[in-house]
Amino acid sequence: MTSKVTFIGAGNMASAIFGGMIDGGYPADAITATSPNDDALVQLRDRYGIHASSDNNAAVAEANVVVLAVKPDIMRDVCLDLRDSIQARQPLIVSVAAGLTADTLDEWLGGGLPIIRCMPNTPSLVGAGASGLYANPRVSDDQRQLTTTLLEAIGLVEWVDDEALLEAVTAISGSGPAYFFLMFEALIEAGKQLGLPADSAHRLALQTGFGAAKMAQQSEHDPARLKRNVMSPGGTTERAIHVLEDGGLRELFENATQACAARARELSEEIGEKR
Ligand SMILES: NC(=O)C1=CN([C@@H]2O[C@H](COP(=O)(O)OP(=O)(O)OC[C@H]3O[C@@H](n4cnc5c(N)ncnc54)[C@H](OP(=O)(O)O)[C@@H]3O)[C@@H](O)[C@H]2O)C=CC1
Ligand SMILES: O=C(O)[C@@H]1CCC=N1
Repeated sequence: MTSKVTFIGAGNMASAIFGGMIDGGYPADAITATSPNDDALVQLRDRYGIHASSDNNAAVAEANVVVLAVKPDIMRDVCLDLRDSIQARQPLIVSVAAGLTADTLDEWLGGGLPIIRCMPNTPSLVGAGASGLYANPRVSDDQRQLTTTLLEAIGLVEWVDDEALLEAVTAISGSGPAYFFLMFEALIEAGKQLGLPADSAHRLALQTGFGAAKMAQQSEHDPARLKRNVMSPGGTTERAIHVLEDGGLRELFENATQACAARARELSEEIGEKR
């Protein structure tokens, strides 16, 4: 039987997930999403053909899976309001909110629930996302499998056994798209400085990033070997790579990801203190 999935909040992340599910053949009739905004409700019905409601409690009444997809700062109020309905139903809870631990969500929802935390990223909006997932001990193997299937609709899924590792996932893939966008900005600017028209530099830089990622995914060789393959001895790439290595690019990435993971921990603690 198809699981009924309800999304609380129908913004960027939620619409990426249910949009991907529908594109992958999941029946729209088994999906409900909620929004406080009347125009958004009309759009959800017209564009996706899913059920739409402004009543969070009514929307979870028959759900097997409830995806919490509102911003972290309003999550506490949303969960407290849903507590009785969730306890009556005991569905699988999947949260995409950054920084809120499974224990915190469980406490707000009344306790004893199977909870999966997910850290997605924005390329999910184009079906090329990467999500890190953690399940608390109450989640069954079937629920893990179901969640893998749902989230594979928007890209790659990686499970972690230790919830704290979601901070590392945030540092690599959650925030990671921004590192590559920065690299594109820098390459485009460099191309312009070397005399290329801006639109040519833009197209060449983006296609090169796309091609390198696609090649690395499809190749039997690791990125270090693929890099060496581009570096003809005494050639042009070797010069450029030496400049990047001597300039400390590896250390910069190490420091940046450490700072990111530390901030993820801090945010989690800040939210915890406000409880
Ligand atoms: N953006 C990113 O890169 C990432 C985001 N996330 C997480 O995803 C979650 C959602 O983020 P995102 O999709 O970007 O945010 P959005 O603002 O796009 O979506 C949140 C939605 O929740 C709706 N909403 C507000 N109040 C309620 C309510 N009481 N009941 C139901 N819906 C409500 C909002 O409606 P309205 O706008 O009308 O108020 C809005 O459409 C966040 O918790 C964030 O931490 C996780 C990883 C990466
Ligand atoms: O920057 C942030 O805090 C969020 C979490 C991951 C991506 N964006």
